[in-house]
Amino acid sequence: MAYRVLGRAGPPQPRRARRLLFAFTLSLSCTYLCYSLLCCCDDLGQSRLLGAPRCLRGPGAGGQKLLQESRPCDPSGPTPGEPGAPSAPAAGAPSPRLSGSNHSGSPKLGTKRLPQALIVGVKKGGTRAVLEFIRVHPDVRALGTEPHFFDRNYGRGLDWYS
Ligand SMILES: Nc1ncnc2c1ncn2[C@@H]1O[C@H](COP(=O)(O)OS(=O)(=O)O)[C@@H](OP(=O)(O)O)[C@H]1O
Repeated sequence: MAYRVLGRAGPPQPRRARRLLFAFTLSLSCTYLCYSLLCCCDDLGQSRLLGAPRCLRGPGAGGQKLLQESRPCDPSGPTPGEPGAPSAPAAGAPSPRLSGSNHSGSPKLGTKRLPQALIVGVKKGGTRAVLEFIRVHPDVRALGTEPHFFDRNYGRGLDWYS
C-alpha cells in the first residue's frame, strides 16, 4: 500500500521504457507510412495515372528560361495533326476543362496543362473582378486562388505551374 501512495505504482521501469520505445517506434512507422503514401500519390497523379510525363513542344522565345527545366518531347511521339495525336477541339466546341493542379483545393485526376490565358494586373487593380466575370462562362476553368507563379514560385518551373 505504501508503495502506491509514494507514487511508485505502475509497471517497473524496464517495462515502461519498453512501452515508450514501442510507442516511439510506432509513431515513427506511422509517420514514414504517411510520408510514403503521400509521395506515392503524388507520383501516381503526375505520371502513371495521367499517362506519359508531360513535355513541351515548340518553346517560344519568351519562355526559354522557364523551359530550361522542362523535359523535351519524345521525337518519336505523335505531333499535333498526326494520326494518334490528340485532335484540336473544333471551333465552337467546348474545350476540355482543366483539372488537377498544384493550386486548386482538391486535385482531381485528369489532363494537366498550362493555362491558355493569364490575367495580369497590379494589386487592387480589379483583377479579381475580371476573373469572376470571365469564369462565368461555362467553358472557362480558372483557379480559385492566385497562383503567384511569377512573383513567388517562378524558380519551381513549369512542372509546378501546370
Ligand atoms: N468595376 C470596378 N470598378 C471599381 N472598382 C472595382 C471594380 N472591380 C473591382 N474593384 C475594386 O478593386 C479592388 C480589388 O482589386 P483586386 O481584385 O485587384 O485586388 S487584389 O489585389 O487582388 O487584392 C476592390 O477595391 P477595395 O474595395 O478597395 O478593396 C474592388 O472594389
